[in-house]
Amino acid sequence: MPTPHIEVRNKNEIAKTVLMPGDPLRAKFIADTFLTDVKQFNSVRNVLGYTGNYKGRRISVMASGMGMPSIGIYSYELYKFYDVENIVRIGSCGGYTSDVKLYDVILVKDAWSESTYAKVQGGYEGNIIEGTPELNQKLIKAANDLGIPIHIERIHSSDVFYRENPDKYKEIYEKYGCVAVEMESFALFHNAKVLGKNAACLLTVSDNLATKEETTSEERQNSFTNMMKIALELAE
Ligand SMILES: O=P(O)(O)O[C@H]1O[C@H](CO)[C@@H](O)[C@H]1O
Ligand SMILES: O=c1cc[nH]c(=O)[nH]1
Repeated sequence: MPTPHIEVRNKNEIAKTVLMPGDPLRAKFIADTFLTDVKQFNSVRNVLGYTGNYKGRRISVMASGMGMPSIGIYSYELYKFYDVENIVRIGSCGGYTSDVKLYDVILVKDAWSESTYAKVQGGYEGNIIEGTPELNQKLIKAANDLGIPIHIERIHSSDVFYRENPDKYKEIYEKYGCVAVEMESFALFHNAKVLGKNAACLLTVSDNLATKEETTSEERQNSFTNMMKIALELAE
C-alpha cells in the first residue's frame, strides 16, 4: 500500500538498494544516463524515484529532498514499508579544508551533528553516528576497482545552510575533525540503525568554505558522475 510520500502499491517496484541524491533532477539524470529498462515509481511532491538495471543488475534511485526532516521521512518509509535494505546517499558537500578539492569524492565514515533529529526520533543522545561498515567496504572495493580515489572521513551533518557566523566551520573542523558539510547523513544513519538496515553516504565536493571555490547548480545536478558510478556498483 502507498505511504503518504511514496505512491507505490507493489513494493517489488523498488529494489533492495536505493541510491538517494538530495536533488530530484539528479535522480532523473542517473536514471536517464546509467539505467536501462527504467520504470518511474514515484512523483509525489516531484520527489522522483526510478527502478532500472545497471550492467544487468537491479537498483533504484530516489531523491531525498534537502535536510534531515526530509531524508528522515523518505528513508523511513523506504526501509520500514517497502523492504529496502540499503540506502546510499549520493550528495554534494562543502569542504571545510583545502585538503578536499572540488569534485573530490568523500565516503562518510561517520557524521557529527548538533541536530536533535536522532534524539527526537529515537532517544539517541550522541552527536556521532557511523555508516554501515559492510556497505562502506563494498563501496571502497568498487572505488578501487574503478580506479576512483576517495577520502574516507568524518563530515558535519548540519541543519543550517546559511549561518549568521560563516566562520563557524573552522571550529567544527578543528574540534570535531569534520572535513566537509552536508545536511542529511546523520538522520539517514540513525534511521538505518533503529530499523536494523544499512546506510552509507558518498559526497562530491561542490564548494569549499576555506578556499571559496564553487561549482554551478548545473554541475551539481549533472557532473558528479564518479560517486554515482561507485554507488551504482551496489546494484544486485
Ligand atoms: O546535493 P544534495 O544531495 O542535495 O546535498 C547537499 O546540497 C543541499 C544544499 O545545497 C543539501 O541537501 C546538502 O546536503
Ligand atoms: O550542505 C552543503 C552542501 C554543499 N555545500 C555546502 O556548503 N553545504
